[in-house]
Amino acid sequence: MNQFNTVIIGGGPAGLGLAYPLHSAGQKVAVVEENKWGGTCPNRGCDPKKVLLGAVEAQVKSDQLVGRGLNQTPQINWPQLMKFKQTFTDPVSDNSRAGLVSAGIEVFDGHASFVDEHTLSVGEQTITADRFVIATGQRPGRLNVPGDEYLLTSTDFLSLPTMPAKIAFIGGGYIAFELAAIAAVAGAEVHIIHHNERPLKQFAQAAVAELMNQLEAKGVQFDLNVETQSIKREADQTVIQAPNYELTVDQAFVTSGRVANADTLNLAAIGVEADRHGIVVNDHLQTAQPNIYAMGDVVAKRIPKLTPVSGFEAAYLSQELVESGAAIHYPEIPTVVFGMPRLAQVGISWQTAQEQSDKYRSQVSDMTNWFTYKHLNEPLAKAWMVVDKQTDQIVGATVISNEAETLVNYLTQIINTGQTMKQVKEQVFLYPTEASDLEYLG
Ligand SMILES: Cc1cc2nc3c(=O)[nH]c(=O)nc-3n(C[C@H](O)[C@H](O)[C@H](O)COP(=O)(O)OP(=O)(O)OC[C@H]3O[C@@H](n4cnc5c(N)ncnc54)[C@H](O)[C@@H]3O)c2cc1C
Ligand SMILES: NC(=O)c1ccc[n+]([C@@H]2O[C@H](COP(=O)([O-])OP(=O)(O)OC[C@H]3O[C@@H](n4cnc5c(N)ncnc54)[C@H](O)[C@@H]3O)[C@@H](O)[C@H]2O)c1
Repeated sequence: MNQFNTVIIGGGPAGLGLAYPLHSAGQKVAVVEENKWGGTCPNRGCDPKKVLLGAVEAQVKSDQLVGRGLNQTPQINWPQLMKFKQTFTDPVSDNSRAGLVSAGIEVFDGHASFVDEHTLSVGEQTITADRFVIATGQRPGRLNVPGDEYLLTSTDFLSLPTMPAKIAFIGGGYIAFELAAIAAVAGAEVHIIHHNERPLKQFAQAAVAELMNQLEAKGVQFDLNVETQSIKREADQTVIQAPNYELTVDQAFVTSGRVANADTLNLAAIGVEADRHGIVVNDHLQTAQPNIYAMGDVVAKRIPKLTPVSGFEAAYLSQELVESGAAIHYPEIPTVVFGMPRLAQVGISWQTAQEQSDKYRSQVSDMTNWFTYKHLNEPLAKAWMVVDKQTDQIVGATVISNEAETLVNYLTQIINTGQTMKQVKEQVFLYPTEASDLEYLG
């Protein structure tokens, strides 16, 4: 009964993205999920965060126009916003599972663990398959210091019934910056505690400094070079302790990175290798065990671990597992911190452009006073562009503004299609929009 062509472990964006096309190609497919069907992004990641951010963004944008056509700043009603968020998150798991079942894809609820390279145990059940695809994603990492158990996670933040008066995030990455922006605008006193001087180290340093200034103006405090050593819970408050540092807050959240769900699969039994970044695969997403593949966040890779990357890998494997073909080739992957404002980047980094100035031309444009941004009274809009000197092609960009992701989406397409600045200038875009500014960049 429980014999399949392909069994996918993990019912997130990667797993679901592969299950349907393999089933359509005539394979007998099963998906195993131990938690909420749909995975991190729609249940406890991108989507709930974006719903909360929607109200926050509306508040900030209104605030910018108070005295310029608006009379007052609307206030965030957190319990009401949380209820609105639940209208998105509550149906996800049942709907995702039901979608698979109605398509004729077998589903198993429970924790999957390998018995051997063709056998999986899921609770009391045993499943055998020709091939397995591991798509188990990541979970919040821990600090592993005394009192670590008192720290909440991003999952807890996204379901907070009320916004605490004072909170801290330990670890200054994507999640801390995004959730801090939400919490600060919702009225909390917010600290981001980071262990060195470079939060958001994947992004251009100058741009991160600008984002930090903007968040500081919204009340976020950055406590840098703080190496947390212990946590205490006293009188309903959390005390964070480090050398020469102590902070008492109502709630503290660990945001110091995410850990691949590779260590719970009994990989040792099947000779599949994993390092601290996740499961090691070749350029066909195949592990050291030829019939076992991995995709999505659980994979050890240098590119950002994002929902569209999981989708891209699922689409690749849906071809690869039906008819063996070419190695996976990723396009330029854009990435964004949905803070207030947003910080987005794509392609060759600003840092690389500075180091290789013989090869790249770099240009900073302060767009704050450009009409696109000024008519909304935005506090800051800036673009750092990188152009290949020899070809005149745009090869990299970092943008900060309330709409940075829009410009970076256009620039991603421009970079991936190898357009030159001249070709960009030859196109006609709608005015006044972010796109109509493209001709002035680079
Ligand atoms: C707070 C937050 C905000 C984010 N915001 C964004 C964003 O704005 N944009 C973006 O692109 N990305 C964002 N991400 C990242 C995005 O959520 C992930 O890249 C995406 O969900 C990865 O998909 P996946 O299918 O690889 O893994 P997941 O979505 O994590 O799915 C893996 C599934 O496998 C299950 N599983 C794990 N182990 C087992 C096991 N042994 N047996 C059975 N099932 C198992 C898990 O329960 C999970 O459901 C965010 C993440 C977080 C945490
Ligand atoms: N907008 C988006 O696309 C988005 C949003 C949220 C999350 N994500 C995904 O989730 C992943 C995880 O996000 P994240 O923010 O948890 O991790 P991250 O890796 O982006 O940031 C964690 C930060 O914590 C720091 N840190 C580590 N240990 C620490 C300690 N003991 N004390 C203080 N600081 C410490 C690290 O130096 C790092 O800068 C991202 O890399 C991304 O793939 C994406």
